[in-house]
Amino acid sequence: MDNSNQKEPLIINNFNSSLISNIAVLNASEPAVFIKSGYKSYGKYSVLRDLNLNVPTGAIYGLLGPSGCGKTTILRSVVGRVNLDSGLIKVLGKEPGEKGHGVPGVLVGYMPQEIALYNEFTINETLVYFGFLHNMKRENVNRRRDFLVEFLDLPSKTRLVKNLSGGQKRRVSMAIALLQEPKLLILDEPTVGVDPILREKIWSHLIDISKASHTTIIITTHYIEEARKADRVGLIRNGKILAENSPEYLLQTYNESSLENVFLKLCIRDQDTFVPAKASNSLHNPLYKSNINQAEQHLNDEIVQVETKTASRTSLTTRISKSFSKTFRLPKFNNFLGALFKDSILIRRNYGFLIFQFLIPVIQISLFCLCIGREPFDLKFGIVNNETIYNSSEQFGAQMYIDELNNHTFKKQYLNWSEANSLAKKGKLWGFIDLSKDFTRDTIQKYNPLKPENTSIVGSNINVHLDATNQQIALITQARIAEAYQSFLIKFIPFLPFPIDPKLLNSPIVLQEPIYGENNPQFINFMAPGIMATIIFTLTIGMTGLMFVIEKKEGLMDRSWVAGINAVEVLSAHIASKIIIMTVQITLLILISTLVFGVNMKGSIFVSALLLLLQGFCGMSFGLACSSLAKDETEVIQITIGSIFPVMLLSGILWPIEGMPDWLRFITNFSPLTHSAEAIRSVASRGWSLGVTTVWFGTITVIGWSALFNLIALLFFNIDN
Ligand SMILES: Nc1ncnc2c1ncn2[C@@H]1O[C@H](COP(=O)(O)OP(=O)(O)OP(=O)(O)O)[C@@H](O)[C@H]1O
Repeated sequence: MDNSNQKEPLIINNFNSSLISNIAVLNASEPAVFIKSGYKSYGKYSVLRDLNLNVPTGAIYGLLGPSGCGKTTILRSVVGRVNLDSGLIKVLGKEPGEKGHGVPGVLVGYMPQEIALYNEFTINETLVYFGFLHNMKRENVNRRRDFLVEFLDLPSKTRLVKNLSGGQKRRVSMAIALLQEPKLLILDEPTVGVDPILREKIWSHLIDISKASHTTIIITTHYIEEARKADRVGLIRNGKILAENSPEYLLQTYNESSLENVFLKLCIRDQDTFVPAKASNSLHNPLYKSNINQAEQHLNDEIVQVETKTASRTSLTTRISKSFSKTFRLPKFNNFLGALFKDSILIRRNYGFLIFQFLIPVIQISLFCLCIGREPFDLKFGIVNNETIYNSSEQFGAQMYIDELNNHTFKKQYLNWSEANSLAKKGKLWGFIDLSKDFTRDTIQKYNPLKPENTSIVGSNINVHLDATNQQIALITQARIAEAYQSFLIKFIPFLPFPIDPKLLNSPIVLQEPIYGENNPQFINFMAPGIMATIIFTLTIGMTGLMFVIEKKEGLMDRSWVAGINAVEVLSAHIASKIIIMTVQITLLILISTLVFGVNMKGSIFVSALLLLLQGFCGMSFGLACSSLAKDETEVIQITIGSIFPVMLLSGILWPIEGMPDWLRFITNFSPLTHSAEAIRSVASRGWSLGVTTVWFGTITVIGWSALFNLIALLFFNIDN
């Protein structure tokens, strides 16, 4: 870049006689903002087309045009929130977002069109938050706050934003933009909802700061006539500048008394014949031309160099790599503190949210332990005892067996065969057993070592007729019926008319002390660790995803981004502020499941808690990634609901992975809960420590997943625009 004429002064506006005293003596070689051949499309819709914009340093520049013509898009590209598809853009000497540049950051004050304020903050807290992001000393923030509250006619600094009127909110929004006395001020419709007296005051302040401290101001307004106070206006239509000059010059040239009429004339001309944007600047005014030409001349070298670069659309990979280079700077402590300050206020002001956050895991784990894994009982079951028909003292065996059937499991109903069959068919019984009229006699014969050959012992059978539609109930029923027979035999043997060693009747299968777990394994011990991981994972997704998407939707995130914060700082503060909430949630989950419901915790409670904490971070990262991809709460909820159930199913939380087809087992490796849930289960049920492969591998995978989700979030927060 040729710097030889950098010190040469340039008076940019010789025509604005009423404002001549307000116009800064500008450095001709350094326009504050220039855009050359800027193109921007949203999908197929082209918003900016060959846009050329030149904002001299220290000038007030009014960007005028109808709704939807691309004004906000231009402002957002100036503050670094929109990447042009192609074209050259320089703001305060560098490309927005370039490493080490203060745009976005302290050099730019941005007032977006939407209110973009934290409703739960007071006016003071709002300014303190942005003070943190601009690394301002607290005395400085207080000094500016007192000035701005007075100047913008704001109510008490302790008033909550949510209790302010629409106009007051817009003025707080403007106070944020003015807070750090930036070099460049970007104001998108700052005077909407402001009364005429205050509007006058705001304009005179803008003129003052542009004059006194060479602040460059770009302003959009719907009140076209108020733009007469600007040093330079750009009339824009359909993403193109129709004319760019001082208001007086445009009025004189087009021989009109109002800018509105000038704009109309230009629009008609634009419709009739295509007039390139630059044509309006060459409207034969030699003085203006000479001033502006100096600035443009200086840019030409640079533009020529970049034109080859910008001739075609910037490729997606270039945009992604740009996004990464913007994102990956060392985190700044002041930004982290600012985000922490914001999060802690939001938590403090939302007691309902806190109670909800603690109540939900308590309810979920309690419901899980009460509803899942418990043995079914009071099952309506029919008993058909044909032996009773004879009512003989030798026919006691059937009743003896029936008495051994667990009264907790079965609600017995004595019926005849056809009644039992009919009730079972109507779904009023889970099944029935029928015992023959010869049950005692045939059972004796069954165990008689000297029984004659061809003796029929069919009558010793217990015939079971089940409604086997419910697998768990059918399995439990079968198991209890078999158990009852074992205990029946022990009682029946003394009544046999021949000696028999009872040990011979024992099952040869002997369950030794299990290596891990109990001989009577509880399903709850299998599921509880995975359920705890799922609860913490889903809670943190919701907590993070919804919070950030709302911030994004309401323009709060954009605003903080423009103030210089990045995703790493936002997320680390979010984690720091939520770690206490997560710790309480995890403590509640572990205490309730183990102490109240007796879920196994054989290994270290701290390792389990650590794994659950990591699962929480993973959920936060996933939530952040969701909010970077989603446009609003509905989309976040859709992504969350759409992903949680498959993740749960694929993670072997509801049913062992060993039951899945081989190809699906492989896929389970790619679910963020699979290995961490197995690790927690191994700690809780087997007592394993972090040194065992399953546990450390689970720990590493959950960290890996968190890193991946964060990467997605970092990328999409930067390129979503
Ligand atoms: N993220 C986006 N995705 C798709 N289209 C968008 C997006 N942002 C803006 N647009 C479209 O781009 C066009 C220009 O929008 P922009 O907000 O820049 O206009 P504007 O001149 O500021 O309008 P207004 O004065 O009403 O604020 C509009 O048609 C708008 O619908």
